[in-house]
Amino acid sequence: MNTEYKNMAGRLIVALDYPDATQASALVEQLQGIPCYMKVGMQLFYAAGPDFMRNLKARGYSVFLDLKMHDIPNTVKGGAESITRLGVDMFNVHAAGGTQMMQAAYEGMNNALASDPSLSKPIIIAVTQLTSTTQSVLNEQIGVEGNIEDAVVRYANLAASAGLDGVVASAHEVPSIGKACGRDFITVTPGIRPAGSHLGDQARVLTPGEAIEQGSHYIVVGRPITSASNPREAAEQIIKEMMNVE
Ligand SMILES: O=c1ccn([C@@H]2O[C@H](COP(=O)(O)O)[C@@H](O)[C@H]2O)c(=O)[nH]1
Repeated sequence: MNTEYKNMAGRLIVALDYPDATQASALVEQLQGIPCYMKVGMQLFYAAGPDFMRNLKARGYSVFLDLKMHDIPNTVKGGAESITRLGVDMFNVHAAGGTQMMQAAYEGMNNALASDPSLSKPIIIAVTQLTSTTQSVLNEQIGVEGNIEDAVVRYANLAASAGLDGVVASAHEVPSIGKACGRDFITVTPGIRPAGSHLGDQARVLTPGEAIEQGSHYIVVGRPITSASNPREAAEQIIKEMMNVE
């Protein structure tokens, strides 16, 4: 396996959005040997829980636990402590919870790290505006005025000032986030659709190659892989497209 392939595959986060461990494990089997990140979201975590996370870690995967915590600071602190104890590599909170809540996540993580030196520090990121949110939904339903990109950058600045490592945003907003928070501030971008694939409920979308071109550190891909007739081929095609970016 050459280094460029390994590096690019490590920037692909596969969303295991399945109702149970059996179906998720079947996909993991099909992708065996591809050194991608695996993402466990609410659907799978609520069904298969910590055991499934440990199983992924035992198989050698980097794991992103995508539970998007948004609660009072004390509760998020406790949640972050428990999540860190699972040994995950990345987890997230909603930036809309505010600075104190994001700092509480950091504190919870530090409590876990202090109590168990075998744990490594996970990346903590904040969700800015969901990639399914359109400009009109933001203004007319959520009640946030102004441009969606400005709202995303505002949240990114808030996350950076709270000491978090990065944000979840659409790849469209990555250059502006980089300008505001620095290029090392991690951008994790869902809303990725290979050319010609169904958008589904995603609104702010780019292709894998376009997202890498924009400077995304990680891209998140679910259905274009999980619903493909050959998921392994779909994942390999995405990595190839990522590698072809100059
Ligand atoms: O703004 C966000 C935050 C998280 N997600 C998650 O990413 C995947 C995307 O799945 P697709 O099937 O490729 O649409 C999914 O798990 C979401 O919960 C997001 O899409 N947007």
